[in-house]
Amino acid sequence: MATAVPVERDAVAQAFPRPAQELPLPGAVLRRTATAAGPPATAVVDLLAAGVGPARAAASTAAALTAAALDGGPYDLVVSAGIGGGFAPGAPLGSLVVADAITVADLGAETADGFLPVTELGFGTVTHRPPESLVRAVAEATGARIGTALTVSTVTGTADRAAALRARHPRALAEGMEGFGVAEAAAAQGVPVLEIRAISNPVGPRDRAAWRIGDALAALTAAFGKLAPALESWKPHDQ
Ligand SMILES: O=C(O)c1cccc(C(=O)CC[C@H]2O[C@@H](n3cnc4c(=O)[nH]cnc43)[C@H](O)[C@@H]2O)c1
Repeated sequence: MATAVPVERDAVAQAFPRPAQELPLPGAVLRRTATAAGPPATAVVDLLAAGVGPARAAASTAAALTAAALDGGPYDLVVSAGIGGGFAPGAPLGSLVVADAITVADLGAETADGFLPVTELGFGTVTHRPPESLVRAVAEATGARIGTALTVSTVTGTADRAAALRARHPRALAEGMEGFGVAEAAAAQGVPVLEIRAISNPVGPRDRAAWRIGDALAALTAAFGKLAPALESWKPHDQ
């Protein structure tokens, strides 16, 4: 489970009552815990404060994935989780979004005719798709709304930018800064990925007074409390 900052990691950790063990890695520190159910359903859960932004999140997630694989216990799933901006009216403050598409919104080239995604320049990828069955199970368990989660390197701060993103990505519900980086790291090692965002602020004109970070962190804790059974029962071949 990769969040950006420790306060998000700790909000997720509250949903896992077992004490966490700290595991330092080169470039990252894991907190290892487990789901509450007893054996055989218990699942090991590694929590990682992976850093802010797609590059740092990708680097930390790659370190954790590589360490797990070399240790003989590769991950079945990587989850990118945190607070995020919400596109109105689909994703109001305090709501939860689970991504069926994790899309990088600003990786490409600006041209006189508008933005060209990197795929139209002939390389890379701009979208990762989480397993459909898992997205549905998480939405059913938590009440999360299903849609595209955009990853940006610059937080949207104007109505014009929000409108441009909405025009290019009509299914966008959430905006964050890490999901695509985490997904790239997971995809490089063939591991499925999920992104869950609790909405702390609207995507649009900058208004720090409108942030509801406490409510979003509480929504994150509540979501992870409800989705442990969905994660435990999901098998990678259910995709
Ligand atoms: O200074 C601002 O106007 C501003 C507005 C929203 C978020 C920030 C951050 O520095 C938080 C970045 C952090 O939180 C996630 N996050 C939360 N809301 C958003 C958003 O609207 N757009 C993108 N990222 C958001 C993000 O994943 C980072 O981890 C500053």
